[in-house]
Amino acid sequence: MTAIRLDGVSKVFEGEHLAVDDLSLDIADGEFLVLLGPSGCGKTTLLRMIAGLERVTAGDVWFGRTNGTQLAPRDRGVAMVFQTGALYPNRTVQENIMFPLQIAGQDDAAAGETAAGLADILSIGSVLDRMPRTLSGGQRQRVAIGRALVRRPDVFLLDEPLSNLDATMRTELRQEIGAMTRDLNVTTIYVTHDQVEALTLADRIAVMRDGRIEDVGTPTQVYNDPATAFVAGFLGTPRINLMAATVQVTAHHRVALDFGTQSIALPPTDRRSLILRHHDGARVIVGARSSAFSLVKDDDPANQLTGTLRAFEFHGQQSIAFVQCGIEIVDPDKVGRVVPAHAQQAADSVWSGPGARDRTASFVAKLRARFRPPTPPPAEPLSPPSHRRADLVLELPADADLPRGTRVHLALDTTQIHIFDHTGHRVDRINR
Ligand SMILES: Nc1ncnc2c1ncn2[C@@H]1O[C@H](COP(=O)(O)OP(=O)(O)OP(=O)(O)O)[C@@H](O)[C@H]1O
Repeated sequence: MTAIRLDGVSKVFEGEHLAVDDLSLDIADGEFLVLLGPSGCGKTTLLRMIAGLERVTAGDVWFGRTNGTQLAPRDRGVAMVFQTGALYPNRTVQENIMFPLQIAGQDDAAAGETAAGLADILSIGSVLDRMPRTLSGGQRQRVAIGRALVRRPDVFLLDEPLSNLDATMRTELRQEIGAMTRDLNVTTIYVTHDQVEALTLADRIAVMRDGRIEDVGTPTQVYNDPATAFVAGFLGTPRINLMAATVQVTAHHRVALDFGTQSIALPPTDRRSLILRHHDGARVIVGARSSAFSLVKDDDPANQLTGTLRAFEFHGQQSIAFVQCGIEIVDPDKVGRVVPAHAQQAADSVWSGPGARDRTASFVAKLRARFRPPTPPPAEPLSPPSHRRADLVLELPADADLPRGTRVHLALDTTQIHIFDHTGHRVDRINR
């Protein structure tokens, strides 16, 4: 068990590729932290820097009170499990799990007993004498986890350990990993791009994009109160509806959100009106999950949007409807993205020699200044590629069964909406 502090950690790969960008984060002793983000956002690189398998270009990695930035992997008290746990092919399951104990000088009998006990917890007690090639993918991952945990590491790192397993096995092993790490109270960092794994396993989730953390909080915090439009779009199925709108302040300081051809009003009791009434005319993005909408009758006084049902999908428990309302829908992957993650220009040689560490720190700063402007971009309307006229996606009861082309009236529950500025950052956050 140990706390971890990442202090301004950056990684620049040769070729000026800024993979992790000045990232700071505290992970508490015994916490289960999930690093969540799309492919290529720097999750694995960050994990490998914590493990000591990748050199840090700038910044520090602390284990408790020890600055571990320069420590060799074996001196960090960490154990890591990869996508496909690499096992020793010529050793049995038991021999694989007990091997780290033997290396540490424990006698064979005691090491074998510990390994067998751990194998029982991991539900592989019945295959102790089998060779890795005869195991299923799920069993192999269990052996890899057993071998990583057998020496009781201070820090347990897992890099997409379930990605090669089928759905049933994934759910089963996911629950076991959650239970086991909590029983052992080991500080755990778990990398995934699967939001279900993140939401179900994490004490806290750090959502990464382009080498940075966009939001960090408990699963309910990042889901219900996302910091950015990207985070809102990354979590939740169906994806949140992000609608381009203009703030309109009407008589008596009432605030409405104008979607072009239609608009909705915030009730005067909504505390966010107090913030938005100072932003008359501002372009914003309104985020509403599919569950924030409900079908209403034409004459219902609720805040209404009207559209045409374009498609209707039966999903078992509920149905998903696609409704054309003539509203501009914003793509969460594009909004707020200021930087190409890949800065493909020739690097001067800053990788070795005396003083390399200081030079690389200032090199990272220069690189960032070049690709991430220090001041936010001017308050322009949303850039065209990030939005287009598309459908609103909403959930309906499974038996709703409406014919295509039906004119529908949708009430929008404004207590469930989030409002972002044109760069994708929340403007209506009261506090977290
Ligand atoms: N050894 C390397 N040399 C150059 N670039 C690298 C190297 N390793 C990773 N990268 C790049 O750094 C960026 C971050 O990669 P990383 O593997 O950390 O992302 P990730 O979020 O873990 O993605 P995935 O989920 O696909 O594994 C990517 O653009 C990747 O191509």
